[in-house]
Amino acid sequence: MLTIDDLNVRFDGQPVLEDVSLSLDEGLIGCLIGPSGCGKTTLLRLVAGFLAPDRGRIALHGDAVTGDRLLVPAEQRRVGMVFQDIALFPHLDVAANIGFGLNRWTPDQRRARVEELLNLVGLPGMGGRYPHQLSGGQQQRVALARALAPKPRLLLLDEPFSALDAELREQISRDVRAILLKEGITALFVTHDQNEAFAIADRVGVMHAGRLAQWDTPYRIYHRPRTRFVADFIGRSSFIPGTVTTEGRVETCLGVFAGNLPDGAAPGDRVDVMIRPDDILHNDDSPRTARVVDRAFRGAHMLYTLELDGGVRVPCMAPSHHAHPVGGRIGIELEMDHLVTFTPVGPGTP
Ligand SMILES: Nc1ncnc2c1ncn2[C@@H]1O[C@H](COP(=O)(O)OP(=O)(O)OP(=O)(O)O)[C@@H](O)[C@H]1O
Repeated sequence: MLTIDDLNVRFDGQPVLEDVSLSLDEGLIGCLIGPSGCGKTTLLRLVAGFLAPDRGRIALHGDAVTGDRLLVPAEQRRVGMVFQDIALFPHLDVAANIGFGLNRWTPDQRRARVEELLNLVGLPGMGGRYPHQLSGGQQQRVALARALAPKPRLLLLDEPFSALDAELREQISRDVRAILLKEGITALFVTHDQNEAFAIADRVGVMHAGRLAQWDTPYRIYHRPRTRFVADFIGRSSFIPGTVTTEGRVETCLGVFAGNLPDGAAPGDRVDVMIRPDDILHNDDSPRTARVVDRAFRGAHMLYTLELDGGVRVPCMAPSHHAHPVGGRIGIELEMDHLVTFTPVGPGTP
């Protein structure tokens, strides 16, 4: 289990991480996602022990590794790392690469562990090959096997698949999830790719300007974003204006809905209601219509941009065999399981 408590880091006087806290239970996979420069790698480096925070604590399986005047050296943390640049030893074969960190094991133990890992990562019989004789995906599997070999308490992975093409990335992220679950490894990833985060993680952390905006299940990150930033950053969303009714519901141009309101919202207050492309259903029989202003073919689906009466634009995902032209009107209905609202952003609000 990984526990991070109130971490703060400054570089050259500038805050880079502020009040970051999270916990990841044993055997779970966490994933940090956020815009470039938001502090993801810095957080990983703190957990690895390459960096000391200005304030805050980190514990691994209940043992403090970073805290008040405590900094357990990286090599004593039993934390494995996999980086974007794979950095296998080119002059060592695959078996020697995987067994590299096992110098305290007997030769028999080492051979057995390497064999076990070659099978686990789907490269049986390839121990005698050299890195240049492997594909990018295979090299990444060897890097993973090498990091797993000494049975780390925690595995950190910094954009491990970003050099691979999109199709391979999706496949390997699913495989890696299966491998980590099989080994019972607790892991923390960094990625730019939200599909990858959703494919691999039990918990997703969305970071924004040095803060952890939300640490939650992938489902809640998508359907219950806690801040407007998370709503904007994850998936596609748009916002329609609404007004809080006396019954504590929200009246919009698409109907009246019940759900979570911003703290302190009172009847008559304006709110913004988050709309996801899957919240708006195309229905030819619906009396409510919207004008198609754009459409993008997505294979099985067509992603429409629709303009509602009043000029607000919303996304709508519909089966692609309903090909409605730009400029035409289509029937729509709103099917929202979760009403997510935010206080409207006024002029001058950051
Ligand atoms: N050693 C350092 N000295 C000074 N500033 C640093 C140092 N390392 C990182 N930074 C700054 O800290 C901020 C966070 O960097 P970090 O690498 O953690 O971001 P990131 O979210 O991983 O970004 P990316 O997605 O681009 O890799 C950035 O503004 C970066 O310029």
